[in-house]
Amino acid sequence: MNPKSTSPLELGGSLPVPSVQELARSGEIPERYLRPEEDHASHVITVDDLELPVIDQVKLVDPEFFDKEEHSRLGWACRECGFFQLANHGIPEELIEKTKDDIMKFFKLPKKIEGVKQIPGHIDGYDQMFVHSEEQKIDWADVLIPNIQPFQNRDMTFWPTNPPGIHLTHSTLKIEKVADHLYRLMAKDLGVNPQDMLNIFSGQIQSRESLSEGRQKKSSMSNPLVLGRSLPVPNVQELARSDQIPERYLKPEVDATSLATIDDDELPVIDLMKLLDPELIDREELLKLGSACKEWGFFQIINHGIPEEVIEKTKDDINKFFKLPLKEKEAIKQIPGHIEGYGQMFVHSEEQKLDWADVLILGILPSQNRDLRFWPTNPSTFRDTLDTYTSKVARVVDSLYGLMAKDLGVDTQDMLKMSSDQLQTVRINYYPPCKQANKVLGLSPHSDANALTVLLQANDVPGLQIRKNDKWFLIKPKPGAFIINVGDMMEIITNGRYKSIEHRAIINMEEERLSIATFHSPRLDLVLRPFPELIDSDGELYKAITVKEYTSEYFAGKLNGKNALESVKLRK
Ligand SMILES: O=C(O)CCC(=O)C(=O)O
Ligand SMILES: [Fe+2]
Repeated sequence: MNPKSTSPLELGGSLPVPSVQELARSGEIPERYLRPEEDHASHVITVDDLELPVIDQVKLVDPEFFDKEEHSRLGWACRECGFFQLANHGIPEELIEKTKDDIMKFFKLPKKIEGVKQIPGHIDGYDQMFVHSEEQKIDWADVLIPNIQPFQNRDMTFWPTNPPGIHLTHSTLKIEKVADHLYRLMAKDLGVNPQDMLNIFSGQIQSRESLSEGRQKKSSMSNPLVLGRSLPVPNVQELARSDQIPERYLKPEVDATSLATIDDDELPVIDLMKLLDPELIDREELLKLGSACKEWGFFQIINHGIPEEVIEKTKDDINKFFKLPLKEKEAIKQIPGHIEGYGQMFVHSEEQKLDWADVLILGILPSQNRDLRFWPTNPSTFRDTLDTYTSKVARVVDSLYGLMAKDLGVDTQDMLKMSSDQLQTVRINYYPPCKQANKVLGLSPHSDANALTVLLQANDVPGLQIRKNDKWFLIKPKPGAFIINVGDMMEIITNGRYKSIEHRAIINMEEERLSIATFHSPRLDLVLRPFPELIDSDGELYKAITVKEYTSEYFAGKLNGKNALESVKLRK
């Protein structure tokens, strides 16, 4: 066993046994499976549905329906039965059906053993568990045990490739989110601090060499990053060492100093605990979230449940990566025709003005989009840290989708379709200091193409500006808060109720600045069109377009305000 392993499955080992599915065809039942001592017929009372408690999750997580009694019932079920059923859990039916369907298909395959069969000493894979001697009685079943979380434990050799794109990644992410809710609720019931409870289950960050690249299945069908390309540009961190600033970076029209300031508290701050914690459930807070999306398109979230250690480790590893010598960073440089990796985006001509920044772009979800060639291995914890961070962020985003559906009065299931095969990518921005800070821009004015962005400043230097009432405002995030912004796709599906706001990044004269933006969008083939509930007498304000088409158009342009969004507006 690898001493640094985080995989519980490496703690087990099980002797190989015959395939029970094959045995069942023969009609012969080998002695090893017969259990005369177990009397199957008598002593069994059927617990019908009524007796096994059914807990209604909506009554526990929805501010409108919160029911104290249901909460006590959950505690009672854990104490008295140790088992319960969970209804209204918010996992889209479509996703459950797809998962079941994929699993059924896998077990119908004639040659499923090939490729995914357990190997001696491991329990990952297709076979059985808990078999330690040749005499032992064994169970009448075959099992498939793929390792799921943390990501580095996934040994893709044991993940079926038939049916293709088996839906385990997304369904297990949703299940994790349900588990998070339950931990929170159980903490309340037990009278312990919910954050302490979440910390226990938040997954330790440990290092282990990840999957070997060759084993990864890549899929262009679900990867937004293959839709873009960008010309190579000089490394800005290196340029910043000299006092000369090449003409291509100077933007005389930018006077980054002429800006209005925004008071720290003016940008809405949403307390997620007040929306996710049944005891603190607060209708006002939901209204605040709604008005933040409508009036600002930007807000901060606090009490989001992502442990501080996870955030600190993320910042730390990012800072360490950018401190490496150029040669080491360039090992994961973008390759021509791709935007994944270390480089820049949106550069399409040699004349184009450039942004004063280097970026690292990575695909995160679905996990087959992870191209590990571009994932740093230095610092050695980088991959694990990013995996932990992004999976927690994906869960927060999922909760936000649910809350937004409630605020908008649209069908929660429709909204959740947005996240059922969610694409997640990150862009880590490194903005070196610049002697002529007010003549350059770190990131040109743009709105984000995707549905929701979670932004974290990875050091304490401010630089994000948003455009409101034709003025630029500097944002100073609260410590421990995330900045969330509505992207173009969210504006489209809400028929313009929620606003995707222009923003940019400015440069500091003395200090570098780092940020990590995590982008979330629906799967590529989803058609973006306004929710029917939000179409009033003015009709649909945006034309229907697939995520893939929108992303391709966005990547093909220069970053230029809200140009891409303007092109799909039906009324200008
Ligand atoms: O660095 C920032 O604060 C902004 C980043 C951003 O807007 C982006 O990456 O899309
Ligand atoms: Fe952005």
